[in-house]
Amino acid sequence: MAFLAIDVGNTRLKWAMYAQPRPGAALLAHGAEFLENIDKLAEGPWARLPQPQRMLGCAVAADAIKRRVEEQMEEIWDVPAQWVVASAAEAGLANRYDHPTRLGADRWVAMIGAWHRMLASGPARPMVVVMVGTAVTVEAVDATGAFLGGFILPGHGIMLRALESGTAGLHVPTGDVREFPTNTSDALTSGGTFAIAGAIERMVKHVREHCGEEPLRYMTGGAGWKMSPHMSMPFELVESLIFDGLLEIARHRFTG
Ligand SMILES: Nc1ncnc2c1ncn2[C@@H]1O[C@H](COP(=O)(O)OP(=O)(O)O)[C@@H](O)[C@H]1O
Ligand SMILES: CC(C)(COP(=O)(O)O)[C@@H](O)C(=O)NCCC(=O)O
Ligand SMILES: [K+]
Repeated sequence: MAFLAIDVGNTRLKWAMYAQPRPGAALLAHGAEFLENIDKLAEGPWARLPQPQRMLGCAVAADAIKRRVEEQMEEIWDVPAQWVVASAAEAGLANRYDHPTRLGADRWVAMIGAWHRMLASGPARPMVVVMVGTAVTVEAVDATGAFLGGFILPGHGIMLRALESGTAGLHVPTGDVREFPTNTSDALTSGGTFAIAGAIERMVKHVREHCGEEPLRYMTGGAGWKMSPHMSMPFELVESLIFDGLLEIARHRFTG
């Protein structure tokens, strides 16, 4: 029973086809497309895949984008599109957001993936789950599985574009991350990186003080590999956190 998992962010669509809708299932194929290229999925990377019997996705891009993804599926397959909406509780997690359904589905699914990854290797502990994509999100989860709350920050690209468009003298190429930057490129690149690192480390402190225990630290997202070397405390980089969460939810929904 092939299972298609899809994560539609504000920059790219990521997809993965699994042999079964459950954690640990064999990965048959996977890929990523910038949103401007998603109308070619059916005739391109999806053309030679097996027909999935189930699909589950999370999408935070505009509804029109979600519709275009559904059209690509309809072109070649007969499978209902199911999109995750954050809820008050799912797969062991409780959601303390003021309005639980307003939490980004990608954030909710990544936390579910992280929670089950932790439980697979040891006892429950508090966690900080970071996603570095178009935006950066920094989530706090306690050892009972309660999502306490999280930060949303601009990602690297948005920070740079904001500075470029709001100033006259900051149109420069990408630089390197330096402790003491001595040119504009390095100053911008380092400023963005350490702004994100600082917010993340602050959340680790909040969780440590609130829960009285050192949190486990997970990082994911397309730009996670850029951030993780610059953290003053190590984060486990897990590229598949959203897919792990979708597999976990799929197990509950599709295999009872
Ligand atoms: N090879 C790459 N392709 C696409 N994005 C990349 C790549 N390397 C790093 N990035 C960064 O990852 C971000 C996209 O990450 P992603 O997790 O796909 O975002 P989103 O989920 O918001 O669409 C881009 O903003 C970019 O900064
Ligand atoms: C915070 C986000 C923009 C992150 O999007 P991404 O960087 O993954 O494209 C997305 O999760 C979102 O639109 N959330 C809804 C608002 C909220 O979570 O409070
Ligand atoms: K995302």
